[in-house]
Order: sequence, then structure tokens, then C-alpha cells
Amino acid sequence: TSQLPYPPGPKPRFILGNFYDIPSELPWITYTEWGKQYGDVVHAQVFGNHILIVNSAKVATDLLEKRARIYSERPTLPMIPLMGWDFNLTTMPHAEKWRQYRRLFHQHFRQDAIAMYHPVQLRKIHDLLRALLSTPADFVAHTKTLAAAIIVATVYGYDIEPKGDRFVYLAEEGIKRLCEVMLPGSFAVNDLPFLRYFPGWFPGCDFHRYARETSLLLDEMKNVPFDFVRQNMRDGIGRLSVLSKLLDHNDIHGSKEREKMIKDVTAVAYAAAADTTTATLVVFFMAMALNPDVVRKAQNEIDTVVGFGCLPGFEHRSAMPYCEAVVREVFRWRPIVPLAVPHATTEDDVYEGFFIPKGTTVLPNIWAMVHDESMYPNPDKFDPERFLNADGQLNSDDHILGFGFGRRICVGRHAADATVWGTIVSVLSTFNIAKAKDETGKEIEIEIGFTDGLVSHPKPFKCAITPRSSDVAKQLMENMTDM
Ligand code: HEM
Repeated sequence: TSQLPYPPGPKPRFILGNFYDIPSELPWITYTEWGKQYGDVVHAQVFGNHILIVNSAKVATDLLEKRARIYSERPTLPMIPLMGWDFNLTTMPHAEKWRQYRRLFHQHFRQDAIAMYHPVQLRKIHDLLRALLSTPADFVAHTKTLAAAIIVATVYGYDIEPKGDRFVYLAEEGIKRLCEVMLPGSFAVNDLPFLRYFPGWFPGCDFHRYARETSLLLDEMKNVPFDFVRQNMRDGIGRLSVLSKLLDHNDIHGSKEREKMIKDVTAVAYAAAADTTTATLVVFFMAMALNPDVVRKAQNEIDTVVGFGCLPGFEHRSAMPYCEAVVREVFRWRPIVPLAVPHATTEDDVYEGFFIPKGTTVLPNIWAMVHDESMYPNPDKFDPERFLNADGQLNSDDHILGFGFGRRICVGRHAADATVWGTIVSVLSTFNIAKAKDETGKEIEIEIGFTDGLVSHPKPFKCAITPRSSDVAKQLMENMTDM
């Protein structure tokens, strides 16, 4: 099979391969262009390491789903275990430990388990509405607090401090470091793994210090909420959380190994949930400010089904197809994990006559898939109607590509989807969202820009978020304070 050619792609140079072709900024855009030039599977190499870019949903299904046995590994980065981040399900090798962790995670985040978290999600979403009422210009910060508060309340069952929460600080710092390490070229030891055996004083081996610091920070991050909840469970704190269920089911004084697993699984939830949910909801605010028609249509539907001045609940979901289409379009229009999380192959493979070697890093280019003109005509337009039939009912396109593929598909997707839906309909039921205006009353244009990184956030922009009526504002302040 190795006589077969690699899939097409930019021509590699001697030794360096495509080192200089791999873009450091918004690589998913360049990879989409490569897709137009070379096809749905594109091959590149850097220092002899193979990279396969998957540019269509069909190929993603063929490889990452139908051949999941071969395509479910993650690339190895030596810095991850050195820092102590190897408890992270997201980057864990596709082996027995991953299976155990994923099973545990799935038990508490599968679709039929999520309804249990609806009350907590709505309580935090209502906090967001009050925050938007008092300081609407800080909508990004409020969204961030919402995402953090929901996942902490779901997993540990306690309410984070609005500012300066120790766990949130530790988790954010830990995630920042994980993202830094995952950037290609950030730490030489990732490309030259033998460096890990060199002492810290050796030139270029300062990564040992960074890794040690991170490891201490992560230990504290795992222990702070765990110890807090365990000590306070008798007083009812954290009683309904994922953690308390894990502890109940598995004996509070269970084996050390069991306890470690529970700490690991719960800590990963925050890492995977907070940033992704925030970015998705900020995309929603951007899309609404740019599309007043969509705001109006969604509000009409909410007013008809729920009633003006009343807040939606999950029981209204199936009766609001237009709002559902808005949610699907938010995930499609600007996918915030545009290259998913890289997969890797564990065996040599052949696809459509091309050779894909064992150990290839596979990048699912979600950006290219959701901008595929044959599936989504005029893909840059934010158009929920693309998910509706002529009769206004939802069509069958309910596969949210933004959650990834195969065995590695986002295990928190049902929780994320519920938070995103609940936030979108609650905000639209109470607020108008439009472009902000300057002192002269002229609309401030929104520049659609996105950051680099595994999770790509909208660049700062302004929008006007105003209560739909003074009654709604009053109700928000009065009626909802004890919801
Ligand atoms: C809007 C929010 C979210 C988006 C867009 C998102 C997206 C993704 C993507 C693209 C992947 C990689 C899939 C692949 O490798 O093919 C992933 C993995 C993962 N996500 Fe999410 N996610 C979100 C929210 C969440 C939440 C709320 C949780 C936890 C409660 C979560 C937990 C995870 C975990 C643990 C993995 C790793 C799965 C594995 O490697 O086996 N995510 N997510």
C-alpha cells in the first residue's frame, strides 16, 4: 500500500516538508482554499510528520465515523503528561482509560440525563438576564460568567463567586496553559520528544519548570471543589450535582483510584465546557446584531408560543421550530472549534486510492464543511431558514458538525445544546439586540473577526442590548429574583 500516492496537497520541501505553508493565522481558511485546489482530502507534512486535512462532511463520515477504529487516536504531545494534563479526556490516547472516563462522563451527560440540569441552567440564565439589564455593554463578561456558573453548578453543585472565584481562576489558568502548549511550535519538546530526558538547567529545557508549576496548579484545581463539596454534602451543598451522584454511587470512601477518576472527570468538564459555550453565545449576539429580521421572527414565535413577558422553558422547545433553526445556524455560521480537536491514525490506511500512514494527524476542517456551497448555499449569510421546510417545520439536517466526529464526538454536546438553546430563547424573549449607535446616532458597523486558537472567539464588537419593554425590565427585576 505504501506504493500508493499520498492524497494531493502543497508540494513539500526537502526535510522541512510544508513547514512554511502551514499558516499560523486562521489556518482553517487556508485549508478551505487548499480544499478547493486539491480536493476534500489534503495531505501535508512537517518534518516527516503527516497531516491529513478533511474538508467535507462526507469524508469525515467515511473516515472518522465508518473507520473509527483507526481514526480515533489523538496526536501525542509530550508536554501534556509533563504538565499533568493527561487526565484530560479530550487529549487522552484512545485506550482503556479513555473508554472508562468517557463511559463515566457519558452516564451523566447523555441526552436523557440532561433534563435533570434544566432547572440549574435556567436559574443561571435568569441571572444572565438580570446582568444584561444592569450592564448590557459587558455582555461578553456576563456570558463568560454564565458558562462557568452553569458547568460548576451542574458538576459540583455550588454557585461560583461572581468575581475572584478560586476554582474558576485555577481552571482558566490551567486551560490557558493547555492551549499554549497545543500551539504548534510552542515548546520544542513537543517536536523533539527526547528533550524530556534532559535536565531543566540544560539550554532550551526550561519547559520542566513550566510543567511543574502547571502540575501543582492542576492538582489544586481538582482538589478545591472536590474537597469543598465532599465536606459540605451533609448540609445539602452539591446534593444534585454530577459529583455527588458519582460519590453516592461509588461510596464516598471508595478506592484512591476511583476517587482520582472522579476528580479527573469532573475537572475536565469545566475545561471543555466554559470557553466553548461562551464563544458560541457571543457568536449568537453577533449574529443577532447583524440580522434584525431574525430577531423579529424569533421573537414573534416566542411571543406566540410562550407569551410576551413570559419566560420560555424547555417544555416550549418542540413548538418553536424557527428558534431551533436559529440555534442550528449559530452553530453552523461560525463554528468556534473550526478544526475540531485533531484526531490521529493508529494504522496505515487507503482512501480512494491514496495512502494514509499510521500516525497521521487528522484535522477535521469543520469550517470548510459548514461553508460547503453544495450543502449550504451562500454560506456566509446567517440564514436560519436553511434548516426549515417550506411549511416552516424543521428539515432533517439536525447533525451539528461543530461537535466533531465519531468516537471522539463532543461528549458534552447535549448539555451544551441545552445551555445554548435556553440562553438564546430567554435573551430573545426579553431583549432586543441591534447594532450599537455612536453619539451622533449612527450605527457602529460590526467587523466580523475571529481569534486564533483551538477555540476561536469573536473579536470584540459592540451591540445594543435593550429590554423589549419597560414592563419586561420591571418583571426581570421583581418577579425573577427568587427563580
Ligand atoms: C458549544 C459548546 C461546545 C462545542 C462547540 C464543543 C465542541 C467540541 C469538539 C469539536 C470536540 C472534539 C470532537 C472531535 O474530536 O471530533 C469536543 C470534544 C469534547 N467536548 Fe465539547 N464542545 C462544547 C461543549 C462541551 C461541554 C459543555 C462539555 C462538557 C460538559 C464538553 C466536553 C467535551 C469533551 C470531554 C470532549 C472530548 C471527547 C473525547 O476526546 O473523547 N464539550 N467538543
